[in-house]
Amino acid sequence: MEKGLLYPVTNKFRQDQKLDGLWDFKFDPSAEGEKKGWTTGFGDPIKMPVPASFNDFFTDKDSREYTGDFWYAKKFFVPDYMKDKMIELRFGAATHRATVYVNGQEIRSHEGGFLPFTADITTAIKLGEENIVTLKMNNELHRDALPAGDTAILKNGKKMSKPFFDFYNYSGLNRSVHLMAIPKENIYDYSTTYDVSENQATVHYDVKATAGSNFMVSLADEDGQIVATSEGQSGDLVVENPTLWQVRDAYLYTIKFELVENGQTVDEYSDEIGLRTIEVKGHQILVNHKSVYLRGFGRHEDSIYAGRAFDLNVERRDMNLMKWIGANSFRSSHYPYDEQVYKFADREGILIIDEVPAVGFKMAAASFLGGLNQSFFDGDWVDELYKKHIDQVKDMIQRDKNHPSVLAWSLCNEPDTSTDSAVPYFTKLFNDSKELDPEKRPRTFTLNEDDTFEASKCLQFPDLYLLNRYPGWYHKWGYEISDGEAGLRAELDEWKNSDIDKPIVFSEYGADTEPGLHKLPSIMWSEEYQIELLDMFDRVFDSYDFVRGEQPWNLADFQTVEGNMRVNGNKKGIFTRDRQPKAAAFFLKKRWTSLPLDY
Ligand SMILES: CCCN1C[C@@H](O)[C@H](O)[C@@H](C(=O)O)C1
Repeated sequence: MEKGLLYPVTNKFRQDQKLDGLWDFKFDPSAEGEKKGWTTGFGDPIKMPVPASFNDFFTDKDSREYTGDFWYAKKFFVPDYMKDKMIELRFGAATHRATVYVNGQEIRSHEGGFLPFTADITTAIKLGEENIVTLKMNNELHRDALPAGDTAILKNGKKMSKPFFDFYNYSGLNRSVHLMAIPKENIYDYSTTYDVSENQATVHYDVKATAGSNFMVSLADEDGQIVATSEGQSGDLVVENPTLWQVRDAYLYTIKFELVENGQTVDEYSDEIGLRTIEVKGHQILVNHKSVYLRGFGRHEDSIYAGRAFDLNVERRDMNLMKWIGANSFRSSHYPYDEQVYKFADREGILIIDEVPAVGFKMAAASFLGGLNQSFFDGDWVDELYKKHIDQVKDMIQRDKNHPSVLAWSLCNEPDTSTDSAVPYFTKLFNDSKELDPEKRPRTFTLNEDDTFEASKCLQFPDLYLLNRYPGWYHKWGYEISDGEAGLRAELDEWKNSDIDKPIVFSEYGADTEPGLHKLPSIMWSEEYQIELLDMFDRVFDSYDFVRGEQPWNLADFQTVEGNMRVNGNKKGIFTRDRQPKAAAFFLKKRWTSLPLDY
């Protein structure tokens, strides 16, 4: 678990410099980079954009599909005036694992390709001179790592990723790298919880520093007016007549922490927060004590050219598409997204189900994936897997806990929950994650088609249920969709007649749709069929009051592995991969903009 994951800022005491741009890049198929001295740089490099996945830049298949070790290198300068600071490098995402060297000195390693980590390089850098950072990275998939998969060795000796999941194994430095100069005694974490009412809100804060416990704390409104102050390592900021953070009507205050030593401020950290509460009560999801009906999407960080890289332009477009269509939420399927996505959602009043990359923990649902034909949790890899799983749950919550947009934590996507061996795994996971979020937001995981009300042995764990259901596509498809509807209703009747008293959100449903394919009457893959399927699901949702959300799969088309069930990727998008609407977008817009917020 990382000690602190505060987002980098520049202020009187801190400096943040992004090292984005072209880095030196080189494949290392024989894994001999260290032996060849690449820790201090290497010759004949490929100039590689950062942040970006390396895959789609190449014109040859061996490079696009490359699996194994690869290296990045970048020279950087640290001016003399930083001599009294702690110098750190912060990597937003190195997918899937990395070892960091500075001037040839090994600094640290990190496992997990969707969460940040920092490297303290204070003793490795040369002040007033040029330095070099190199990373040895690796993108192999394994059953004891997140996301789960295998790495095959082909007869020609080349390695090949075999994901147990349906998104392309885009790899590289997918998010920005920051060079940070911060005080040697510094603020490294904070958390907030809230009590809100019509005319008063209280922010309960807790702040952590490497030394000292003397803090000045203030809260300012959007006009910069101080509305509350406090002091000490923990305390309350009471706001009279607050403007609460509401769904699709956001308001952000700025909280500021000052670390004070001998009457002098020695460090400062400010962040934007939203005054709101999240609760699950019976079948209801409540924001500020008011029921909310989720409408939105499963998404992917995915776009042409840069693959899984965070792209501010794409995110701006996606947020506008979600506002246009009347969405109020999304799931960060199937991994935590770049922090800037959560900042966008904070500002737009959009709720996020934040998901850790625990995906592929079951016989892959789609036959073209290289999944397993046994219970995933019977494997001899489970102990090692669990260590990485809980570590990434801790880092996800540590990183994202202060965002008002975060509604819930998805601790797994479609795990195998219908076998006895799943129960001890999830018992431990839910026990070990219980205290991680100061706000105690709901924890959940998505339930696959096989993990029905009848079959799943793990329904006791989630605080709300996320159902992934594909009648009309993976079964009972085409003209048989009426049987699909009947089956869906039969399952929901079981939920209805049970004593389960928790909300159900449909977190996946949909149909692959080729944009521009029209057929009257409809046929699968046509835009008409996608609407027919969505309309069927909406009829069912509207028949059960404990269905408290609908998030069709997916916001946009996205890249997957090659396969006889994929036409250059997954086409279940409501929008195309270049973010243009299919007919279904107008169908959903009509439905979602006519629903009241708390429908
Ligand atoms: C049936 C498996 C659930 N779901 C996972 C998601 O990652 C896939 O893209 C989606 C699909 O196959 O379209 C199915």
